[in-house]
Amino acid sequence: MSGWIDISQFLDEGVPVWPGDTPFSYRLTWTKEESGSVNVGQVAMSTHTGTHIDAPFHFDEEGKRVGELDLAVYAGPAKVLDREGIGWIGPETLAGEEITGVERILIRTGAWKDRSRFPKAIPPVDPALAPWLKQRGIRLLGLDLPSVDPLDSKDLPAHHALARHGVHILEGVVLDEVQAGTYELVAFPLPLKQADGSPVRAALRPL
Ligand SMILES: Nc1ccccc1C(=O)C[C@H](N)C(=O)O
Ligand SMILES: [Zn+2]
Ligand SMILES: [Zn+2]
Repeated sequence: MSGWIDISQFLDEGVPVWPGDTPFSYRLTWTKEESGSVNVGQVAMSTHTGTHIDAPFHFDEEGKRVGELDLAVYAGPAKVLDREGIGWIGPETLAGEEITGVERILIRTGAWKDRSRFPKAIPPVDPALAPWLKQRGIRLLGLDLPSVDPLDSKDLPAHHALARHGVHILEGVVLDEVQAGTYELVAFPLPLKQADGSPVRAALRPL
């Protein structure tokens, strides 16, 4: 194969969405038969569907929108850590890990088992992780979960702490088949200029 490991959730009607949020849909506006030349589709979805990034505007009125984000954050060397079964993601649960020399880390918690449904609970990120990551030069945190905060959180302390420390958020990556190690990551957002988030096609290639 190409050497690239796709770590994206496929986007189709089966992709689970945040409770109450816009369901994913793809349909043809015109079939080839109707148009006489081509199939032309249309898509409706929440910006936080499947594998996606959060722009700071998602949780901060003054925060950057997708179109203002630095693309350099979303491509380059990344370390995948395997933390199957952890109850929360914090400095203690990442201790002992050598994460120098990369600006991106992806953590496999294995907590989202049935990917056809939205999870009921997830291991949250301890806001104290944000300065810990900043100190180590990390600019992107990716998780195999739909949020970095508890699902019922309204004040989103981890989202805010990460943003304050310059750590960008990638949610919903699929790491089921990925071994811990160092990879090249690509996870560019779509050029949705004003958006609060964007689906990404995320992929890893062993380094
Ligand atoms: N889609 C939503 C609808 C309503 C309330 C929250 C969300 C979220 O997506 C929050 C989640 N922490 C996220 O960044 O993806
Ligand atoms: Zn999101
Ligand atoms: Zn989020």
